[in-house]
Amino acid sequence: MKITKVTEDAVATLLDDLLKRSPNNYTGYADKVQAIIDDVRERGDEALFEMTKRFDGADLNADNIRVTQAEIDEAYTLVDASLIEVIRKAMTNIRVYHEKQRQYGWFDTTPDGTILGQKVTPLQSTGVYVPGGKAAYPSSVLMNVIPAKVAGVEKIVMVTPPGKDGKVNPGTLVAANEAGADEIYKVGGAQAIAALAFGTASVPKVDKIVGPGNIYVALAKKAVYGYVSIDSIAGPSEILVIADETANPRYVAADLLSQAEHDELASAILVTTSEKLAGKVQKEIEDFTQVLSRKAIIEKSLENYGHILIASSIDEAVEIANAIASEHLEIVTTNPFEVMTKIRNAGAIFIGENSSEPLGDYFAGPNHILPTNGTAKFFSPLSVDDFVKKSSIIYYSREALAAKKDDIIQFAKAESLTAHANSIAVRFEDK
Ligand SMILES: NC(=O)c1ccc[n+]([C@@H]2O[C@H](COP(=O)([O-])OP(=O)(O)OC[C@H]3O[C@@H](n4cnc5c(N)ncnc54)[C@H](O)[C@@H]3O)[C@@H](O)[C@H]2O)c1
Ligand SMILES: N[C@H](CO)Cc1c[nH]c[nH+]1
Repeated sequence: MKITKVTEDAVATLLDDLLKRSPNNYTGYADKVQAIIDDVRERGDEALFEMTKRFDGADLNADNIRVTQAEIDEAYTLVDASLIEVIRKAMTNIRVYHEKQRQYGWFDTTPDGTILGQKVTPLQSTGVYVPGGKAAYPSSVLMNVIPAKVAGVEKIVMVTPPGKDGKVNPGTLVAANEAGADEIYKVGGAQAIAALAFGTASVPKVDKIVGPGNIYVALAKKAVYGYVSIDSIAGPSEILVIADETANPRYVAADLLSQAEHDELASAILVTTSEKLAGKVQKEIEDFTQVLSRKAIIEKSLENYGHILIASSIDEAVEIANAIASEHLEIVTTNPFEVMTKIRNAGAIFIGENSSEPLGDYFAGPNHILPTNGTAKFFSPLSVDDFVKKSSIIYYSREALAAKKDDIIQFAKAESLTAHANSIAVRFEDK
């Protein structure tokens, strides 16, 4: 990994570099994704089957695209009982955390006879995307489905790519069954997003699509936004570590690599005030990479989007972190809680040397579906909020309306909207 001293130019180049990974900059891919979406919209299932053959190597048809109960039962025989226990423990933590996000309706009444309030209603149907190209993600099943369940979504439709054998990873199926997905379809990529957005003979249209995925998935979600709602752009993974001389270089290196292994487009950045630490982390990364199973992906991702920056102070490191707005941010300094208070932009913040990023990926409870590519400046982690909508409630008694009628009529006339004014006035005509 390159080591660079922080200068204005170095940071500008790095930001430019990182933005190359943004779905906004992938015009070549965007055209391809749009063609996939148009094809699914036009030819429905036929297009899904063809693309699943082309991109995933699996033969699908109307009889096998939906996962059956028999396949789920079979998955339970293939997954270690101890892993099922771990999945259940993680589910408990994720549920408890998301229960705290629940929002309830409220009503305010006043003595003059008005009631104002907000009604919270779960979405009727949601599509959840669970990635499955370069790795299997049972943990992303839990992170997608549990908040939807907590919110009370009626129908949760899960999509995930099949393997060449036309089957879904058994761990993914077990997690889906445990978490309570209602329907599961073996389709991935942009074609799966298009199917959920427009519906096909086999895959139902939903109201909202959530979940992470590779660049094809991220671009497809962006393209169908407006036909359906989406959560955020949760694309290729990212980590940024702020560390001072007290950090353990082996831990820092291991955590950076944990995200680099996701994807050639993943990014891993260390911003440190210590040149000594920078050199040690660089060496640890080289050593670890040689023995890690996803060496090829890691090398590509670090070559393109791996950086070690030397900052002159922790405040400068914080400034850089806020500008990058990383999906995951680790703070490994002498005063990590103080540093945390200065962070504006990050999907999830991990504090202190024991809070390694994979703790959040699997187990702690907060959602691991997080905004990427600088979108943490305006997007939030997936949460129960994503699965509800709100309606305003208004009630006025005759007396309350009488007291306000002249104000409302004046306002309506000022907008030259006489029908508006009339709808108030008509209620007070002399009989
Ligand atoms: N931000 C988050 O919260 C978060 C969480 C988990 C995973 N992730 C990211 O999700 C991604 C998972 O990626 P993945 O590839 O393993 O699985 P994926 O399911 O996202 O993508 C696989 C699908 O991509 C499509 N595809 C692949 N090559 C294609 C091509 N040349 N043309 C058209 N379509 C093509 C295929 O349809 C395939 O089924 C990674 O980038 C990982 O970092 C992000
Ligand atoms: N790190 C990913 C979010 O970018 C989530 C994940 C799932 N499994 C392992 N990690």
